[in-house]
Amino acid sequence: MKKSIATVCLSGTITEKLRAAAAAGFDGVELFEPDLVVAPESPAEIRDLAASLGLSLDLYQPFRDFEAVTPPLLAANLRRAEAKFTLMNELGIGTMLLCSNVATATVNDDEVMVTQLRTLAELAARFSVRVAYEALAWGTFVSGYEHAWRLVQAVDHPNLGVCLDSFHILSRGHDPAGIEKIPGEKIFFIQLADALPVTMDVLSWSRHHRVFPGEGRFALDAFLAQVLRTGYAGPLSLEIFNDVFRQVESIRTAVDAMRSLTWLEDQTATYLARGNAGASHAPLAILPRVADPTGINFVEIKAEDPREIERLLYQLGFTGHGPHRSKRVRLWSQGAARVIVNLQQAESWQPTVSAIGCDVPDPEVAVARAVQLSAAPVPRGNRADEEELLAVRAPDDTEVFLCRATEGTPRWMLEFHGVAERELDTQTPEASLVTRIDHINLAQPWQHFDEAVLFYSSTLSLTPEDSLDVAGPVGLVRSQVLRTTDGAVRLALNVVPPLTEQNSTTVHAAHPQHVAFATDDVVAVARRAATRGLAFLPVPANYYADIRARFDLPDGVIATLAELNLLYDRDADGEYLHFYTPTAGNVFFEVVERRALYEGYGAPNAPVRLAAQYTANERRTPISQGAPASR
Ligand SMILES: O=C(O)c1ccc(O)c(O)c1
Ligand SMILES: [Mg+2]
Repeated sequence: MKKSIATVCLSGTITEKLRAAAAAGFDGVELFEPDLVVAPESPAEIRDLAASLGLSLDLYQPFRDFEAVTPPLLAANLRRAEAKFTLMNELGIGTMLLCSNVATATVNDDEVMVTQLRTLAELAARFSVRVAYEALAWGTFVSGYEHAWRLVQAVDHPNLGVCLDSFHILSRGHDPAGIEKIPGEKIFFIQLADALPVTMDVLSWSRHHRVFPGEGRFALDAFLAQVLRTGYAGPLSLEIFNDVFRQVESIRTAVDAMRSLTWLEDQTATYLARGNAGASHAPLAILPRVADPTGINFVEIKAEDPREIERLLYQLGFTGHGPHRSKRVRLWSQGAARVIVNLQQAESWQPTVSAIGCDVPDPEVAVARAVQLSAAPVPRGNRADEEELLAVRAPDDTEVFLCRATEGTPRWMLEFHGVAERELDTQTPEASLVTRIDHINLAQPWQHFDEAVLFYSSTLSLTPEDSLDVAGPVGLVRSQVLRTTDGAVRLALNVVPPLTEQNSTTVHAAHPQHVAFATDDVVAVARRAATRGLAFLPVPANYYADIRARFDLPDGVIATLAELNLLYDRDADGEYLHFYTPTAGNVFFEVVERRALYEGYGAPNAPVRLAAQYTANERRTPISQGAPASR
């Protein structure tokens, strides 16, 4: 279907907004009046620029506070409307959005409103424009779409219809099922917005905290399915009032926006195919079908000086393998946990998680799907005798590889000298106390967090869990887990408070990423690490006193936890024991043991970690020299 975006979603001037919308692939825009009023360009110039960019101007908005007024006010409002209709003719815009009155409505009488709206529709007809009436959730007398539709129905004029905005309908908990009673041709416009559940007045929620579809929790597939059942064939348009998007580079937001609509069309097609809302003939973009990823194939850490990282890997029991045949990369593995240390083009790189590999049944299809979701493919120069690995770039610059899921040893490992299939399949039990990568935690710049959630959840088919805030010494850290249902792939995204001007641009330096390895015996991994000289992230005695108070654990268990700097959590499903390494550059490691059906991440312990890291950072000593033993 035709895709549009309201100019209010984007930062910059009207010309920058139009260029960004066109570059991201939109077909049209809703022209937000304030963007026009402040522009030096004439209406004709804006019309011509849009046309030259291949954009239609689909809606002029908003026209406010028209109906339910006294006669003198009505006369003034009609004069205002006439000026705007004249302007719309100059711009070549055929539809105007009219918001339900929130400010000047004093006559709470549907009959009066019907008469006044009919007068407006008759005026609009003289200018060959249409008026789309939208119930704002905080409208004085009209705040629900069913009420707006009753008025439009009573006016019964071809130039008056409704505008349905998912935010106003779903934020109030109104049932979108009633939409199917509206004939498609009387729905003049559809605005789509998502939001996270928050407790605040609906006006502030709407004006500051809308997000693109897929970045919140509204059931937009069900909403859009109802709309399409009516036969609506106009544009699907995004109208997102969001404080952050107003600050971010417009092209970036426009790409995020396009991804959200592509995702929503596909979700809605799936919803309709499940038979949830009857058949629809609307041409929805359908993405290639992919199964959930089945595991984390590898994580890559880029480092100019890999010594600290490699020492940590050795201390955790990883085996270092010989160099790669043709690339300056090294491989460390233990069980099915594989870490590639990449020295290529790593000049001035502090150790940083630069890539993650996910196992998928069909990499070609998964990449095609990601590219359709506006992801940029990562160009790769592979030798003919090397496994071709496909990747796309995430908003945080992480390269996401989509690897062919195989039983046992991935073929690419054989490109490392000294790695023989036989050797990998018969690792000693001692060497594989760590079994796999449990989760990867990536710090996100605050201004790209929603974008990252949509990117990872849509391209990798991961499901977002509820986010939570963790208190650290320099502010709250918002943490959001995205995962497969079976937990084979778990990504945690952290949005971190900007510390200083410098840290807000190089967020990783202040807020490291981490890779958590799974084991069935965290005590054994910790003891081995201790004998290999690991300097555990220290956990204070106060913590263990608190653990003793909260959990009825035997003294011996608490003594072991304290001895090895282990953290502990327990819920109704099971237990979680874990420890952390110091940070090397931007990366640290965690080792976790999940007992029974524990599904969390030790959230109650996160403040302990943040505080310990803060203190360690302050006391940070220079990198000690001396290469790690590799075997
Ligand atoms: O917040 C507002 O005023 C406003 C204006 C126009 C809209 O379409 C809308 O949904 C909200
Ligand atoms: Mg709206």
